[in-house]
Amino acid sequence: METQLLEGKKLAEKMQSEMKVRVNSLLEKGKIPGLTVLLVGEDKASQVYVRNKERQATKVGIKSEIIRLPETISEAALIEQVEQLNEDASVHGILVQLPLPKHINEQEVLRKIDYSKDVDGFHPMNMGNFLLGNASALPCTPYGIMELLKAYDISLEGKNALVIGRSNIVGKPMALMLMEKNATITIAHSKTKNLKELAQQADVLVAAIGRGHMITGEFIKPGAVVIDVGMNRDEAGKLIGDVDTASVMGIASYVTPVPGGVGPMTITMLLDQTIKKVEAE
Ligand SMILES: Nc1nc(=O)c2c([nH]1)NC[C@@H]1CN(c3ccc(C(=O)N[C@@H](CCC(=O)O)C(=O)O)cc3)C=[N+]21
Ligand SMILES: [Mg+2]
Repeated sequence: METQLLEGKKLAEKMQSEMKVRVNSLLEKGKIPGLTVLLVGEDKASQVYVRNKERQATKVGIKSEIIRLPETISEAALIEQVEQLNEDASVHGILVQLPLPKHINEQEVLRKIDYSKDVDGFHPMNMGNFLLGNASALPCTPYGIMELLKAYDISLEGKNALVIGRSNIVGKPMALMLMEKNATITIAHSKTKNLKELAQQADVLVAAIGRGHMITGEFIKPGAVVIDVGMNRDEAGKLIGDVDTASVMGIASYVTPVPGGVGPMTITMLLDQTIKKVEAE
């Protein structure tokens, strides 16, 4: 079987060029979408991600700002920053870059964001509404994956979908979105005993494990759609996914590359949700 790449980067570029048009029509009405990112500490990967977000936001016409805060900031002081942004009418989207330092309770900070400015979909109000089927903001990574599947006309109805990973930001919302499209979902995690067998039955496999190249061709049902959420570094510092892409070639029907697959879609959904906040005003 010939395996096709799901080219997230290309779709992201197309969607972002459509966003420029949307932002321009907002500008004509005197509205400038604003996105502010709070970045705590010096984590190298976070620095790169945040700079990427800012660059792409700026490219589509979103006014984007990064507030850099010291690793040692207290939870109370970080919450104070969040509350200031809640009050700032020029800020439509607030993103607190995760992970936060260990002494800070992430959930406590996220729940202090005005949920109407939560463009990550991580606020409990948005998570709850999403669970109930009327979301106003969605977690960007699974949302981007759904857009990618839609763009390639991949049907989910009646398919066996396996999500490996159960995080609040990827695994859990991913499973729910696949279920909404009438897939039969299974969620696997670090305590799952028969992972390979489950994987071999999956028509759609989403790998969000955090272990480089763990999913090889022998896990893959012939013709399966393979989505790689992994962002790992190999010994040489090169970005690699959870899926050993080369080894699933010829087995899967589709696979997302890393880089160039899920990552660019995540950022694009963040921009989309920021613009939507202003469009809805
Ligand atoms: N509040 C919050 N929201 C997030 O959405 C969030 C977060 N915290 N913390 C970290 C993760 C990670 N994340 C990525 C998004 C895009 C790429 C991306 O664009 N990756 C490129 C390659 C980048 C590279 O070369 O390093 C690609 O896959 O092609 C990566 C990682 C968002 N996250
Ligand atoms: Mg923490």
